[in-house]
Amino acid sequence: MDLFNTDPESNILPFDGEVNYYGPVITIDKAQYYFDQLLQNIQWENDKAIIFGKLIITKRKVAWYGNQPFNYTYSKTTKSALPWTKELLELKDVIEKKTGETFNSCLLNLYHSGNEGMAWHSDSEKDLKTNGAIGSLSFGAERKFSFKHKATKQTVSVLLEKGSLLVMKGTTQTHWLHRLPPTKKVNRPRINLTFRTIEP
Ligand SMILES: O=C(O)CCC(=O)C(=O)O
Ligand SMILES: [Fe+2]
Repeated sequence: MDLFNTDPESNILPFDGEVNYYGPVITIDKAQYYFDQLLQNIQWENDKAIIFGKLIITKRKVAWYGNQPFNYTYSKTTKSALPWTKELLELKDVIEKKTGETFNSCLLNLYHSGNEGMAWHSDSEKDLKTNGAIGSLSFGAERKFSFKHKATKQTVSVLLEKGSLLVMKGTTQTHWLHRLPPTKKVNRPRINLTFRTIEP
């Protein structure tokens, strides 16, 4: 397990997809500034999901922003995108320049501590651009992020540092699941932004 591979040219997946870890792309001071701004200015809401027919309200908070009031449906619940904030537009610009990709929406997650995580899933909702890049920016507590191949069950993990950028693209979502495992080692909050392309 290579937790510190920060060569954006190198693919951390062995096959069937492409994931590039850029390491920190925002300075420590700016990362702290954005963490504070996002914590205050984002319209955070508890996530609702219908799992095995039961409505679950997660401890993790989420928000959904975009170029237009796109509807985004996941786990059978729908949210309408809010207009970009100043900070989100600045961050979108940073990662568009770094990656050469464009994004029109962003799903944000607030994990209050290591007790909160996200279960194995792939981001393949029907309105997401097929094989479109997803740019993931992390602030606050550092957390491990893992991939698992759907057929071979092989896993790959990476440590998401504060201010870091991870990009998933190509056939990654078709062949790999990913998750943010809960951990007892972290008791501070983390904010994650995943910039995406919606094709309504
Ligand atoms: O928190 C993370 O790093 C990942 C979040 C994620 O996978 C998602 O929002 O789809
Ligand atoms: Fe995801």
